[in-house]
Amino acid sequence: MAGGVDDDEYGEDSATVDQPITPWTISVASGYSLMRDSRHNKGLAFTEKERDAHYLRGLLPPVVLSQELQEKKMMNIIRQYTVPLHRYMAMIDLQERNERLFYKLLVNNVEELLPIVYTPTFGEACQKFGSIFKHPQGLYISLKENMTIYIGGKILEILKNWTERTVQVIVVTDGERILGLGDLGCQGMGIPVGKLSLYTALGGVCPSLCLPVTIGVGTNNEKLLNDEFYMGLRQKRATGKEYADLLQEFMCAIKPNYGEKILIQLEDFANHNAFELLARYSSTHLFFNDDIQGTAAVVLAGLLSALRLLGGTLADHTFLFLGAGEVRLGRRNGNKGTELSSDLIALEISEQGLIFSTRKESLQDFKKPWALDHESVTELRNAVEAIKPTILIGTSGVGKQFTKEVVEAMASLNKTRLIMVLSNPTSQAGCTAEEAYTWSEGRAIFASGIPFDPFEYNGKTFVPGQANNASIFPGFGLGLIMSGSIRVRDNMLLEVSKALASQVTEKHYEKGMIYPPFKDIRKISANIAAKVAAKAYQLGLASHLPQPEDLVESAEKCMYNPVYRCYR
Ligand SMILES: NC(=O)C1=CN([C@@H]2O[C@H](COP(=O)(O)OP(=O)(O)OC[C@H]3O[C@@H](n4cnc5c(N)ncnc54)[C@H](OP(=O)(O)O)[C@@H]3O)[C@@H](O)[C@H]2O)C=CC1
Ligand SMILES: CC(=O)C(=O)O
Ligand SMILES: [Mg+2]
Repeated sequence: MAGGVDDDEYGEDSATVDQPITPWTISVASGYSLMRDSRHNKGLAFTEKERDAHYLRGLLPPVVLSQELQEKKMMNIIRQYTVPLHRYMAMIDLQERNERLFYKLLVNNVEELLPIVYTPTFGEACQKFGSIFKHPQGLYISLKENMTIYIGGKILEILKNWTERTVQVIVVTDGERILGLGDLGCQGMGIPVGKLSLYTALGGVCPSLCLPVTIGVGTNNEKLLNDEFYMGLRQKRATGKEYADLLQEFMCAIKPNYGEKILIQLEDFANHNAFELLARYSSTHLFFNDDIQGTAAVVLAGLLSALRLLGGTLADHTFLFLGAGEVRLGRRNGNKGTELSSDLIALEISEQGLIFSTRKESLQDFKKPWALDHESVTELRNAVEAIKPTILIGTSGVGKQFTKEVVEAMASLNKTRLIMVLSNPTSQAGCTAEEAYTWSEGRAIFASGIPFDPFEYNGKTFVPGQANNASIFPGFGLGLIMSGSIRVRDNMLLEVSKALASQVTEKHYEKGMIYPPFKDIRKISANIAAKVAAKAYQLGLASHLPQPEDLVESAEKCMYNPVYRCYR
């Protein structure tokens, strides 16, 4: 629903031309301060009446523009920048100046702007965060001085400094594994900010309900430690008890501030912490690790959908993963007993991983079940030749590992093969779309974490699908929020995979796509949200009662609509 609907659950969008509202809630904003308030600013779209009523006369040139014309003008400006990072900075400026116009642009031009505000460009923004930082866009909670300052609810106090009292979703990172770019310390803030802008644009969650957080525990990135402009703690990463205590304090402060149903999404933690935190907090909080659970759901959706082109069932296929981290190992949320206890993908198939048992002794515990008795191979190409996978998935976070030889080996049996390169950003992708289609002589079905343009090979245009958790988490979160769910369960993720796969049509398959395009994402998110909510009601985890009759309609209705409100 690119245009959104006329009203929403939070009352944010309930105004119409006939029923204006006041542009403030707590303090009165008027005149210059109204124009500096990004949540309420309309720029040249303030009407004559609003200019009179809110002391704006003289602060704006005479013309009154419609929001549509403002959108057209901004898109023209953004398109003039040829460097993606400059486009990113223009978008962030807009977000800080006029939030509704920012989201209008993003909702209506999602395929064009997603690569800017999201992957790959937001990765580059994190790398250069020190020089592009202008305003804090979220909360920094850092291990300053020593832990004692946190005792007695210091983090609780920090949370109260945030501009909004009501928050429904927090995306938090500790900056240790930012995309495939490694440890970026507190510069990882670009990730929660970007992810939350997708919560709003793609999933319709009101921006005022979203809180980006970066936990600062230091960095092991020597370059940053030696950079005089680095903004984070200038120390090596805290580990062990010191790290765990800070996280515990943070988790304990959240519910007293925002209530039981606050959704906490972990993003880009290194896997040695990510799995442990998921196991620890998924039974006490509404807790979701996007890299582990969201990505597993998006991969499974792609696999289910790809069967239409590959044939057979999942169990008929042989999978080879390069990389055995968060993405590869899928979901594990510690809900033992009532829940499924193995990798999400393995719920559908009987799978053995390719972590050789010769390495078993040195493996982290959670990887051991996936060790396979196989003679050790050191080259991916040799592994492809030995295992003969029908599906090859790259999740190592290291770029260009799917070489010509690897792709040719995949395609050598003259059959359709699926190649997924999940690692982000572009520099870390296993191969490009062009390489996959050319080297496989058009036999590869290709999907990637970052967007690639369509590619013509032998007279046929192939459109790569984007295998990115962004197709999942905004709708997933919306479903949890709209149902008032108090916990995340694995079978919610299974529902989501099926819901996403079901959105792929014959027209998409004809172009080689195994994911639906992002231009339809709000509709897709509403469907995903409805499935998640239905599961939450079925499992007795939903607290917003009674259950709406039509959950898709309900999801669409509570989506944030970025059209301007009229002020009385
Ligand atoms: N498309 C999407 O939606 C998503 C994409 N990603 C991307 O996936 C990538 C990996 O993320 P994640 O799984 O969280 O990272 P992890 O660090 O958890 O896992 C990386 C894995 O790759 C292995 N590895 C590292 N270097 C090599 C190498 N040279 N050859 C083979 N294997 C190697 C590591 O080995 P070892 O086991 O020895 O440590 C580890 O198992 C990142 O680029 C990230 O951006 C992440 C989430 C979502
Ligand atoms: C997409 C994403 O979450 C990642 O690359 O980490
Ligand atoms: Mg991530």
